[in-house]
Amino acid sequence: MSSLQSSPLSASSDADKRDNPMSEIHVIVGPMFAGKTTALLRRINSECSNGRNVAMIKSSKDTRYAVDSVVTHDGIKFPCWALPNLLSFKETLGAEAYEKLDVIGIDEAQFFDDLYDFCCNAADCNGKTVILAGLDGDYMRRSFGSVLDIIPLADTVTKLTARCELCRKQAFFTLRKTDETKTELIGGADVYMPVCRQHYVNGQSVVEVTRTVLKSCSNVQTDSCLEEVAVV
Ligand SMILES: Nc1ncnc2c1ncn2[C@@H]1O[C@H](COP(=O)(O)OP(=O)(O)O)[C@@H](O)[C@H]1O
Ligand SMILES: Cc1cn([C@H]2C[C@H](O)[C@@H](COP(=O)(O)O)O2)c(=O)[nH]c1=O
Repeated sequence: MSSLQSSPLSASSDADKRDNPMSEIHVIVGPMFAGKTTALLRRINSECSNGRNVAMIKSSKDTRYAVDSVVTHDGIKFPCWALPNLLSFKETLGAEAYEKLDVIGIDEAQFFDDLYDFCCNAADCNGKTVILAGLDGDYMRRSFGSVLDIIPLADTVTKLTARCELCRKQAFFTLRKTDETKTELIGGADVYMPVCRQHYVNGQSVVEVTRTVLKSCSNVQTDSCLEEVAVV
């Protein structure tokens, strides 16, 4: 399946595209399950319908639902390039195919360290429209990757919300349900849930208390093991 959605290709060069008023950057953010990928696919499909030549990229770190497709939590799919970084995209696609592209979609943008340089180059120098979706914040509500750095470059920024899993109000944040503390942890509803402010604060304290209790239990276990070892 090709990730380059073909449509009649224009013969325009990079120089023409630099002056192209269609060169834009659009950013879609929000917590998990907010519909970011759904919104991205809707916009990309609409660009395809308008005869524009599009390609979709996602991070190769996240292959939960498929290796070569962007997939929403509802199972809607779109073929993509799964890449470890963005600057390899032009080389992977080939210079000629890259030149013919009008629109580049990026999902899971928080996982790309080279997001800023890629977006600048694609929009400012190569005349592309870039539409990206990603988490603005991680499970601790810290800025995630370079997504927020793109805001000063962007034409539009859309912040979506999910439904709080505990009260069905608007959810702005993503709560991690496990005691894992590394920032990047691939997962879905098994590990994360979208929550409102009140349930984020309550939930986060529950997770922190659980973490402390588990830690002290494991210390007690280790101590008693050590005692046993000492006794033996
Ligand atoms: N708590 C929730 N709030 C909103 N949507 C949810 C929730 N749980 C599951 N979903 C489903 O997730 C879909 C959005 O999926 P997706 O576009 O992949 O989101 P995102 O990319 O933001 O994680 C919704 O259309 C809905 O069917
Ligand atoms: C909050 C948070 C999320 N992640 C991971 C979990 C998923 O694999 C993706 C987000 O997917 P979605 O399309 O937005 O549902 O990011 C993470 O690694 N660290 C976090 O703190």
